[in-house]
Amino acid sequence: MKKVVVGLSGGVDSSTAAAVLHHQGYDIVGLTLWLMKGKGQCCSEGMVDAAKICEQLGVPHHIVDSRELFEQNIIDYLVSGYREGITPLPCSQCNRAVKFGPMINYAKSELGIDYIATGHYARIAFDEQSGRYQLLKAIDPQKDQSYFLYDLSQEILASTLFPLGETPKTETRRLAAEFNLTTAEKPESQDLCLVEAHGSMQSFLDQYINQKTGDIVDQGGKVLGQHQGIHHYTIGQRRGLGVAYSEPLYVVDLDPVMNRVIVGTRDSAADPECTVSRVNWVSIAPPDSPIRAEVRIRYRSQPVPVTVVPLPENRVHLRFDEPQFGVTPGQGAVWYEGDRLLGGGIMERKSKV
Ligand SMILES: Nc1ncnc2c1ncn2[C@@H]1O[C@H](COP(=O)(O)OP(=O)(O)OP(=O)(O)O)[C@@H](O)[C@H]1O
Repeated sequence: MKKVVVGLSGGVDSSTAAAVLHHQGYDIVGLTLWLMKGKGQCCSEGMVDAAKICEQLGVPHHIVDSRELFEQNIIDYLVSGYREGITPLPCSQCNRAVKFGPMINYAKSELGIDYIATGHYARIAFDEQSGRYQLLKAIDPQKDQSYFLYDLSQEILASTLFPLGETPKTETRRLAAEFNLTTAEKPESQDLCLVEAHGSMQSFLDQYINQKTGDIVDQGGKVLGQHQGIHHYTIGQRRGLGVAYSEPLYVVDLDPVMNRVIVGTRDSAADPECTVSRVNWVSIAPPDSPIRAEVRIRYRSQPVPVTVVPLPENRVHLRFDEPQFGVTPGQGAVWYEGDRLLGGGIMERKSKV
């Protein structure tokens, strides 16, 4: 009997992933990580729904209190990032440091099980020639979540199954109804788990960062307005600046030292290049010369052509074929060749004042 530990959030995707594996004859154990307090998944509500699914399937359910791990790896990372004027991407960090690694450790050491599965929409294949696990986009382009998985190591990919990678989302709903899962009608999570739990990113951050009024200035330093704290802004943001000007203005930089939000016109908000650090090469070994690829600089953005130039110390330089808007320090840049995710990392800050 093939054994696998399934990460259950209490949502429809992980419930269906568990039911599909169970139906295929796997011996499964449900595992829910308790990540935070608040409303929604990853909180007590998700644990209850996950327990109901395990009850329904007649399989064991484990809950691991991971609140401290989440606090150290995600809350602290977010709060210190926003304080410094960057917009951190918590999901890839959470996947690597809080979910996949610890779930595999728990499965192996506590349960003697070598594999985990999640309801992520992505695919894994092994390439005999290079001896590497390949991370591929999901079949359903609307649901593809590979962007958030770029930081998984080869060891993690070797121990992971994504049962929904070949399944369109509509089919997942149909399967959930067919298996009579109590989560079949559950609405999609619309946002970051932290945002769902706290209502908005702003109200979450306001618990940790004091509001501090400062100037909104143009790139020449001229004061155009006032803000209530730089952590309320994201580079590339256009709406909600509250500044009257002859043409649309964008946030082009955040200055934590002077507590200033720097705005500029559309031209100055586009970047022809950026540097990426903490790079993880996934489907290919780190190259020693530039490669061509298509890069995503946001989860939902269309991949655009780029030259990826390797640099020392796990960094790369990205040269976009066309200047890009919303090159946001702290967010992930993830590059692909067709369906294959080649690598990714975190975009660095570049001062524009
Ligand atoms: N707290 C958790 N404990 C265990 N596994 C989790 C947890 N949160 C998420 N996962 C796993 O990661 C996958 C992707 O999680 P994500 O938060 O992106 O939710 P999703 O795509 O809406 O999926 P779902 O419908 O299962 O919640 C889930 O399908 C699940 O397998």
